[in-house]
Amino acid sequence: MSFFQILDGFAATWGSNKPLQALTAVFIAAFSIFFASKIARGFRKPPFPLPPGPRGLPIIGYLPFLGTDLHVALANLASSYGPVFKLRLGTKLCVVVSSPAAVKEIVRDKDAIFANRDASVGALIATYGGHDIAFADYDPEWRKMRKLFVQEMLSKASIDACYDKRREGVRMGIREVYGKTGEAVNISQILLVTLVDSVVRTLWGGSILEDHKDSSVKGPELKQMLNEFITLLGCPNISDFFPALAWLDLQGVARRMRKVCAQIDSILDKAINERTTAGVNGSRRRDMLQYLLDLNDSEDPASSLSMNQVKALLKDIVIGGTDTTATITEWALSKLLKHPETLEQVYQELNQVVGLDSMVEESHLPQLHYLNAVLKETHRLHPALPLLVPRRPSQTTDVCGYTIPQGTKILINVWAIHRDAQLWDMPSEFRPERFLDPAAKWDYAGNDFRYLPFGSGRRVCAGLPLAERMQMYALASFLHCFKWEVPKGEEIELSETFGIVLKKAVPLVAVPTPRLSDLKLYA
Ligand code: HEM
Repeated sequence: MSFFQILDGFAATWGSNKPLQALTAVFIAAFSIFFASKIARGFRKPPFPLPPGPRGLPIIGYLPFLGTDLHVALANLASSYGPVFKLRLGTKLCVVVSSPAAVKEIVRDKDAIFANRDASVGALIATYGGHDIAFADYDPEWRKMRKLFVQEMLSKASIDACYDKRREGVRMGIREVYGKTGEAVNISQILLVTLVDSVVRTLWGGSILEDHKDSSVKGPELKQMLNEFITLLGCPNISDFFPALAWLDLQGVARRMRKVCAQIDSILDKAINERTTAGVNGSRRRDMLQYLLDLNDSEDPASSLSMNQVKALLKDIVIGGTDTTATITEWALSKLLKHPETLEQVYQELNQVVGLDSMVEESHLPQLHYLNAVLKETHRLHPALPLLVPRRPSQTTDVCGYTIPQGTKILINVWAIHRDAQLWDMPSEFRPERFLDPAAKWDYAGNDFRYLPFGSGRRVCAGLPLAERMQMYALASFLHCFKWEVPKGEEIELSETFGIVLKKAVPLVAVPTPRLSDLKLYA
């Protein structure tokens, strides 16, 4: 039956009144269009609502209300809006997740959908446009780099083979502290320099401090340079919330990032150029830098890397890997100084396992169960990356009954999960014993969604096996070699300062006294 036959039917019923017929036709047409559009909208409408969330201001959204401690502000909002909530920040839609169930959906059930990163303007400059592992999208180039890094460069055999380099770096740090016996030492700085040095020795056999003696790369400057880099990676930037304004670089983040990257690039270029020249002279070393440079020369697309990829990966390792490790080691030492009875237990374990007549070796680490629990508890209370590295879904999907539109910035609030009273007994207390329970198999791999200091899923920390060793080795060595005391009249400050890496607001300063029985060991 056609539309006009239906109209005829109406006319027959209501008489042959032409104006009425026309009016009816208009009415039916309007009605049909209304329903057709309703049905069409019905098909397009997402099956689930968007997550709840606070209302912000027009245009800028919730940006002015977040304050400086973003991880804490987001934890507070989760207590009002639930474990999956949304925020509009400028033109950007953000979804914040703070429960193990929601995390599981993102990093396990829908890991492939959520595997892209949401790189900031600063991160894209630092990585030559996302050519590293940490900020690259989930694409074949990322898969190739991650596979080479995890399976070749950080295989157990490769890590074991570089132990002497890590040891040289840590021993250099110990000598430096020994030279300051009885003085107030900025542990934050010494730890960072020690770890950067260990990693640089591992990568290309050099020493960041010794190789750059004549330049501005000294301990304090190195720390300042890396701090600037890490700050710019994670700082709130108008260009990220209003991409149309990015060309104005209103806060100067892009300009500052280009400046600090030029300094870092000059260090990397020096190491690369020296190696290339050494190659011409026929004296190439076999180390991680050489492995990467060989991949840069390779013709095989399955393994070849561009020079930007090589340098971006070196930055991930030299800066990303060391700043996190130094930060967590500093937090652990601070917690121990605040809890002398726990520190005493650590010393007893070290005396028993290592002995006061020896330095710590990596072979001792598996026996240091209590120290391992101290580190795990430190990661719980002060996760180095409190919101992990933001992810971005490649398609519209759903989590815990809410629609998550394609391209949303996903923040996983690990800091909030680690302090959730429904998941942890006395969550704000420092109690390493909770990680000694043999029934609970806590590890760093992100298999238990209540505990994610290294993330989880296919974007879990790629440097985990090296990080586990370096953090334990540095912490055990600095503790075993010295008795640490808070400078007279001072107290240990434990407040946090938010950034992509969660640091101590006040760097740790303490006074070392040698513990070992033979002072020759410090030489
Ligand atoms: C205590 C030390 C460290 C901590 C706490 C840490 C933590 C993390 C976290 C939380 C992520 C993000 C995971 C996610 O988004 O799910 C990450 C990513 C990453 N980490 Fe670490 N990390 C540490 C040390 C290292 C080291 C030593 C290296 C290199 C040797 C490294 C290399 C990386 C890389 C390349 C990524 C990016 C992975 C990807 O996006 O596929 N990290 N790390």
